[in-house]
Amino acid sequence: MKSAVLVFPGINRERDMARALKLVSGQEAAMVWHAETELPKGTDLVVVPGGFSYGDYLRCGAIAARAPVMDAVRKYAAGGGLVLGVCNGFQILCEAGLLPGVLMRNARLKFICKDVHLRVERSDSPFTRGYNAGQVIRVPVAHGEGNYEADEETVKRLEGEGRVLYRYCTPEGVVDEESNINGAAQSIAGIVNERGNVLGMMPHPENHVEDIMGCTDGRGLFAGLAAHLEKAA
Ligand SMILES: NC(=O)CC[C@H](N)C(=O)O
Repeated sequence: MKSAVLVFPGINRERDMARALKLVSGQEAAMVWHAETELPKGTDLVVVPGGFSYGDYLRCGAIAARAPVMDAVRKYAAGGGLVLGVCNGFQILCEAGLLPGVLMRNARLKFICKDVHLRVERSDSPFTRGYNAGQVIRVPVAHGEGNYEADEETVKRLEGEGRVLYRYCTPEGVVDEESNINGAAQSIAGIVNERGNVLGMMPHPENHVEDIMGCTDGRGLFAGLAAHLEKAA
């Protein structure tokens, strides 16, 4: 699995991400600076990591979404290439128009940094095939603007087309108001685009991949991608 991890000024999760990718795939990820206009040849997966690109000015991800490298990512995604955006990466993908909707301030207007539970809604996507449908995983979140919103029609479409892949839930897998940590529409934690090759999610699977982290529930996402790409090759 040849991954490319994008790096913007203010991003701080790129090394965690590269480490997780190496751990699961055995291959070193390429780090790609935001000013680049092309992705490395043969890239199997583009990852937009988390952090605070441009100090979260204007709106999280709004400035990074206009970086030169994003034109290359748009082209790559249009060709069916896999793109994963985590946290600030999710925000950047929405701001870049690669995913619908927007991430607004958390409902209680506080930065949230803790472990949460997610229900994996389906297992037939490259981004979830490392899990079973309905499985509950524990992963951390760390964000101030994770409250996913879109117009009613868009949310209805996301649901109708099965494009919500991860949803906040209780440890038992129940989706309720309390487990919806940031007030997101339909407790949405992660969605894919229409074609299913671009995923954005607020939680950080890359931070739960080794025993030393206290949990390895995030590993399935990367293992699933690696398995998907292996089969496709
Ligand atoms: N960990 C992150 O990527 C944080 C994203 C963004 N800076 C926010 O606070 O919402």
